[in-house]
Amino acid sequence: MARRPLPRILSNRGAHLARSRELARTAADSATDILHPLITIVRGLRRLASAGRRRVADTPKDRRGALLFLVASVLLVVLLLPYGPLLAAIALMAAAAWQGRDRAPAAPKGPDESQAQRLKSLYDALVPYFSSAGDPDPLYTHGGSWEKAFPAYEFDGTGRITHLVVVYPAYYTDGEAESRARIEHLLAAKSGRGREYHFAWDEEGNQLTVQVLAPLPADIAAQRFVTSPGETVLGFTDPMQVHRTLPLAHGEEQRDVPPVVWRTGIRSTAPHLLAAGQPGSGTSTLLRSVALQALRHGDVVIVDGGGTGEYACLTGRDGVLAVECGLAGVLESLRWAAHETERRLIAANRAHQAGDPPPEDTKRPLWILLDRPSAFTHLAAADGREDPQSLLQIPLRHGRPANVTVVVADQLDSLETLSDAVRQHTRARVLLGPATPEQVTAVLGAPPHTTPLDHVPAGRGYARLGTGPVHRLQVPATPDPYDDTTGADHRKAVLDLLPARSAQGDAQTEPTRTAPESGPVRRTPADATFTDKHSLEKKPVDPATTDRTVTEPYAAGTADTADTADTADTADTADTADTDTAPPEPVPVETAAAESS
Ligand SMILES: Nc1ncnc2c1ncn2[C@@H]1O[C@H](COP(=O)(O)OP(=O)(O)OP(=O)(O)O)[C@@H](O)[C@H]1O
Repeated sequence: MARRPLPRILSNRGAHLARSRELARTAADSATDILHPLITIVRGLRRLASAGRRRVADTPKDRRGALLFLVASVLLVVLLLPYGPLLAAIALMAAAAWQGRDRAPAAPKGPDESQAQRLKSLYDALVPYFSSAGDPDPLYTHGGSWEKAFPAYEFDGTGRITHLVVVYPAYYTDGEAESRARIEHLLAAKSGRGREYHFAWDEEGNQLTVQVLAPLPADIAAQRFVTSPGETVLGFTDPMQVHRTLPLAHGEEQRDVPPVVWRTGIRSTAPHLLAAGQPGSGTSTLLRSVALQALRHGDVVIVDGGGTGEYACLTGRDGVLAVECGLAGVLESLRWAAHETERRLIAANRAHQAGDPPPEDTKRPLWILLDRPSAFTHLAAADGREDPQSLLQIPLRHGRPANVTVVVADQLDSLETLSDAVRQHTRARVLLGPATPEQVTAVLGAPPHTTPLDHVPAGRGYARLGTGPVHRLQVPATPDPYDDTTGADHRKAVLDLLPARSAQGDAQTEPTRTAPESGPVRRTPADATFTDKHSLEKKPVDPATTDRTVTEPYAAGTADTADTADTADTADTADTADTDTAPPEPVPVETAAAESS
């Protein structure tokens, strides 16, 4: 039966309510303006009445009769006088108006002396940038006044600027990144270092709005986020660009925080992620957070190039297919992942050609998480073996229609060792830790609209999904529960999220922290259960089959191309086309690496 659309009032309830609320507020404001004199008089009458009551109460009982007599006499005289009642009413109203006047001290107009001094010094600092010799009516001149240049400003309790609107001449080159960066740097320095500023350039109105940003909450622990399958919370951001909020538990409290949600899977426009950062900036923590979320609906293969056993807590858990920290195991697992991607593509393609829905065993998301794969690239080169990154080509290029997601984390100064495929196909980007604006631009493909800080808490940085805006990001605290320095609350939060130990995992020994050279420590895809569960053939794939499987669904110009899962199931065809061509953004990362080294 066809579904009937909801009545508009129900489907659009939020907007409707907001409009009604706005109308009511406007009506109330207008009514208050019109009735203001009446309100003042009524307030004054109330004050006079209560003063009278107080007077009566304060008068000793034996003298109240005399007081009453005096009042009654005055009233009588007033009544007898010509125009007495009229004059008395006018006098009463005047007294009430006087008593009812607003006695709150008026807010001081304009800034105080120190604030004015701050604005003046900001103005003076901007003069060299915003003035031109040929300007007949300059807004900025040496010794000029700041009032016209700064139409709006706010200060905090310590006298530092929290909000400022700067008007600048139309000839200023506000479309050029360097010109903007110059002004932003200057304003941030003059308004107080150690805070983050958001800059909004209104090129049409020749106005720049500077806003001080509150620090992002750095104390949110890992937890079960309220998301749909295919959504991963990378962290939390400002409410300015993200209008959705997630209800989060914070100790006993509940609070709503705007998240950065990354969508993966068949319809994703940024199906793979690259996270970069200085050592200790929190990229492994981000990967652990992603893994815990991925395990709710999918399977995970982890490659740990850090060699410190930071993922040992995941070993042997349901859905964790492998935690590899040795070159041999890494190669085997990634080879399997490549074959599994191909198998899924073939199975889905056959189903499409037969007019069937995709088989169930192609739908469960498979995640390949690699922490510092560059470590294995060096090892493989020294050992004369295949670079593990070359095995990522197929999952990266064809992973999206096969529900295979790749997440790579590496240090800023190792980014140049990442393969072209990794750089081209990881369109979701995260940069954690301190970084220059150039590094942010190189990794994310766009500059941040905020001033990067020199000192940031672990897990703080920026995120950009495809060609979207750059978000400030704070990753939820998801520490290694086996680390002795982890606090009890955070350890419990992570342990609570770990899936149960699988039967095979129980049979394994306790995890040990192993250097990359020491070989695989956990289950590998070659294990029997693993093979049965995922119908993986252990024998190497026939090259002829491999060729066919890779080219079949993607071969340009073949008759089958139009039938592929990709074109049939994917809304974003531009992104689909990208599987064989380099996407325009984010940009390569050599510059970032060069900067940091
Ligand atoms: N989001 C976060 N919230 C709180 N603490 C964090 C966060 N991210 C990281 N940390 C802490 O910072 C430290 C370093 O984190 P992590 O190991 O994830 O960094 P890394 O970038 O992987 O460093 P390395 O490359 O040296 O391993 C750890 O003690 C970790 O608990």
